[in-house]
Amino acid sequence: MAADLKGKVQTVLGCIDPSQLGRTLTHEHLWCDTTPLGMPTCPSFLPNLKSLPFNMQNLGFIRQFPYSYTPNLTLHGEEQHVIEELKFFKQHGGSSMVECTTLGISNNVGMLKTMAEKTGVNIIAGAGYYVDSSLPPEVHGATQEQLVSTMVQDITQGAAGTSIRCGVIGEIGTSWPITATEKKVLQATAAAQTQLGCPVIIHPGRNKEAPAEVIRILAEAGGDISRTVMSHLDRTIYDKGELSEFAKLGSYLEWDLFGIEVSYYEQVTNLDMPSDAQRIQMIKHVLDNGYEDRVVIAHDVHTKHRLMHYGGHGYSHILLNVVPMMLARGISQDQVDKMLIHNPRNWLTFK
Ligand SMILES: CC(=O)NCCS(=O)(=O)O
Repeated sequence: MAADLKGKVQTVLGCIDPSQLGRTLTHEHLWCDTTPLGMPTCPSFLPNLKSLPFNMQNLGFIRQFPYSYTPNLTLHGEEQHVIEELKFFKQHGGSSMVECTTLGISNNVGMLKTMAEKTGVNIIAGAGYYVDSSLPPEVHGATQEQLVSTMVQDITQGAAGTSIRCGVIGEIGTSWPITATEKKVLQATAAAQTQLGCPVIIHPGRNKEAPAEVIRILAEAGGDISRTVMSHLDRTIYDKGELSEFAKLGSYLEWDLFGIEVSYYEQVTNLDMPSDAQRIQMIKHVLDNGYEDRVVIAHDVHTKHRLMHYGGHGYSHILLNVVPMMLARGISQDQVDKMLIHNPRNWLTFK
């Protein structure tokens, strides 16, 4: 356990008392390049989508096929817009964000530090590794001990040769089926978590069996499941009974694709991307079943078209639009505060 971190939350500007977190989005990206999520072919009626300008005329196509449009897949160069949107988030009652960009989708803690300094938003950076197909050969060839050592260093000394420290491990990327490298990374994550008492966040593969299989691997390796967030449940578990079964395993349950309102899901075209209304129904189900201390929420902005500058909902959509929808659908203010303040705070505090 890292004695100097115990009882604190570690942001890119240093440690803070957990009470300073305020309203916290637990899964966002401010600086990333998600080219690994790109789809190799455009739909046949749009042969030139990859070379179209990003303008109003094309926004409908880009929203429908966000991963076919290569320029959409990077937030690099968007820092001024992101900074404006972080200020807007703060003006509307937001306070903190977990920035989950890990190795494989171009993380940059220096940029996160600049953004935190310019906006006053607490940014908690993620250490670790994204999905197998995005990783460089060194990670495939590394031993588990080497991966543990890098993640521990990122949290205790500083990441990428800087003195800027991460405050969470993840998002740790997994595919379906889970690959050998991803299993090694999960086992290393559990070992690093045991040493540090730190929070962990997981990106599961796109299959309803994936979240439970990840939890099994982490638990077998000694990980603390009660301090682990399972992301992207929106597009992973669709059945309320199966969700109740998964909730019993004890992780935090995260719906983090709020703001995506296109049901066509380019990554897996026979799965429907739910609407915000459907996300809220699933959340209400787990709240009604006694899991109000386990739910966290976010937007997982990772493409240009979801920034306000490009006609998207931005990082403030939950505060501005989703919370009122929740209250109108029987979720209490106390439960909203748990999802946005108390649960993120408990998760992010080092033990
Ligand atoms: C950055 C990232 O991996 N987001 C999740 C996208 S997905 O379509 O829900 O897998």
